[in-house]
Amino acid sequence: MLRRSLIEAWRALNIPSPWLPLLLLVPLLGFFIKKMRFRRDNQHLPPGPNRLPIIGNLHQIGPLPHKSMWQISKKYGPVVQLQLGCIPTVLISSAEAANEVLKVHDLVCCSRPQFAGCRRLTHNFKDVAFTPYGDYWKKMRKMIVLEFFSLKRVQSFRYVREEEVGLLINSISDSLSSATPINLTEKFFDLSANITFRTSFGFNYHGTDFDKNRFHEVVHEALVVERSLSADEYFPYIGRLVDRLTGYHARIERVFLELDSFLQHVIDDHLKPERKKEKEDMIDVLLRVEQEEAGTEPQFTKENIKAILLNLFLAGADTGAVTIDWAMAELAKNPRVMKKAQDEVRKFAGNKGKVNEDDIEELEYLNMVMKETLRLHPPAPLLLPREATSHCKINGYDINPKTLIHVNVWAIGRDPKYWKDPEEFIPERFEGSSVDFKGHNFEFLPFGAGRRICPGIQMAKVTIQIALANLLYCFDWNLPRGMKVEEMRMDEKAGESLTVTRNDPLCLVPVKYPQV
Ligand code: HEM
Repeated sequence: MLRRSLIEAWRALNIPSPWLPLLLLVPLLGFFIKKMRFRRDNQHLPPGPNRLPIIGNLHQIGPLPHKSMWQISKKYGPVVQLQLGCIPTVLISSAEAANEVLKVHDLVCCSRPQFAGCRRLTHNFKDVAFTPYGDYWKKMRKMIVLEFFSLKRVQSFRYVREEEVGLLINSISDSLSSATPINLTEKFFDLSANITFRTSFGFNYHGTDFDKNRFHEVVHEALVVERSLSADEYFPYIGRLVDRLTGYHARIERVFLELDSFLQHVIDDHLKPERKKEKEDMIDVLLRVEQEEAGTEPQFTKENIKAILLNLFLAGADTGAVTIDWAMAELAKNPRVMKKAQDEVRKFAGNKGKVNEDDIEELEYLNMVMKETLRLHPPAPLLLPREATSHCKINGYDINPKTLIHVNVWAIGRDPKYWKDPEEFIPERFEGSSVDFKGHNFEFLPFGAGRRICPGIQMAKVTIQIALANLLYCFDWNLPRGMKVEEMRMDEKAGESLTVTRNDPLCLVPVKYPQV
């Protein structure tokens, strides 16, 4: 009966036959939309500020997103829901809520959003850090943990770190006579880049065609591309036009081509039969994996090698340098802490002339200085973005699939609920405490936690410690003439990069310690 009247209605309306099924779908679609809305209305979503049409809460995120998000969280609580353009986003800013995201519901919350910039740089997510959760990620993560981050492998690169720190100390010593301030920020970036280059590619980056300043820029650009979202992601369709007008795609393409041609060049060099292989670097390892994996699915190709290399050297080159920079800045601003750390390392190393990696485990106060630096200045204040793959509840609130999740470890590290005098640089707070950054203490998460925790912790730790130990052992450090400790600024650089650096380059005057 119903069918007949529908056919009659169709005939009366003279609608071409292919449209009939579609017409029938309309009420069905309406029913589902209503059902979905009913579900949303019945959900207990996290609180959050009012949204503007189209842009949602985008206007409330300033140039230092972790700070804007902290302000919002102070008002609305530790789990906040925002709408960034069309992207539902949840902010997490308490240790308890972080525990739920990164431990209790880690499996549901450990994917990554698929943003266009990352997609391009990683050859369509053939990397580890930005690839969504799944079998491919599990396989690659297992491979890099085994091949690159085992204790044995980290120790095998010890000679690289010690040599490069030695070169840094020599280069500082060479400029002592002028008694002018040295730009340490630049030197720390060079140190970190050299270590990363030698462990990844087998050679020092000064020996490449890359102009030093250009290399610094490309790394920065790549980190910006990794963090930033295209307008198309916030506003589908219309955003594509905006991206064309702002040159967003051209920017991604420029960085991609520059890095890709560099990586292709170093891979080709490794494949030359005349190449002398002294120690296995990361490209050698990846080329070996390519051979071992030949014939298996999914194929492991040069694109995978490039994407993984990119992860390793972008993660390694910048984060280490940023941490050493913040640590030295805090020490210069806190002469009491500087003296105590110097006394420890000088007492321990005596007249040895340098500190080596066997010594650093004994330097307890230095370890506390590093922890305190990472508490106040985690290089990735919002970790890497995560995405929920299915529904879950965090602190009793509904989190829907495809929600972007930012864990604000910067805010958690400054919360007076967990830290006494949180804005003060007091390494002693870690004395006799078991709180560590290995992902078990949710009030202190500079390396994240759960399945996606940073696999480079040990490598980062020894690099930072060996550099700091020698800088403190070999020199006393003065502020530039006329500058008082209170005048030293610790502002963060507003920018789009994944890592947060100091706004001003760190310039200090070194004075040789007589015993060295
Ligand atoms: C101070 C130094 C470093 C800091 C603070 C740091 C921090 C982080 C953070 C916060 C994440 C995201 C964790 C999450 O989503 O929960 C991460 C991921 C990662 N880090 Fe590090 N990192 C550092 C050094 C390194 C180094 C030296 C390497 C390698 C050479 C490295 C390789 C990676 C990789 C491959 C990932 C992605 C892991 C995944 O998604 O499975 N990191 N790191």
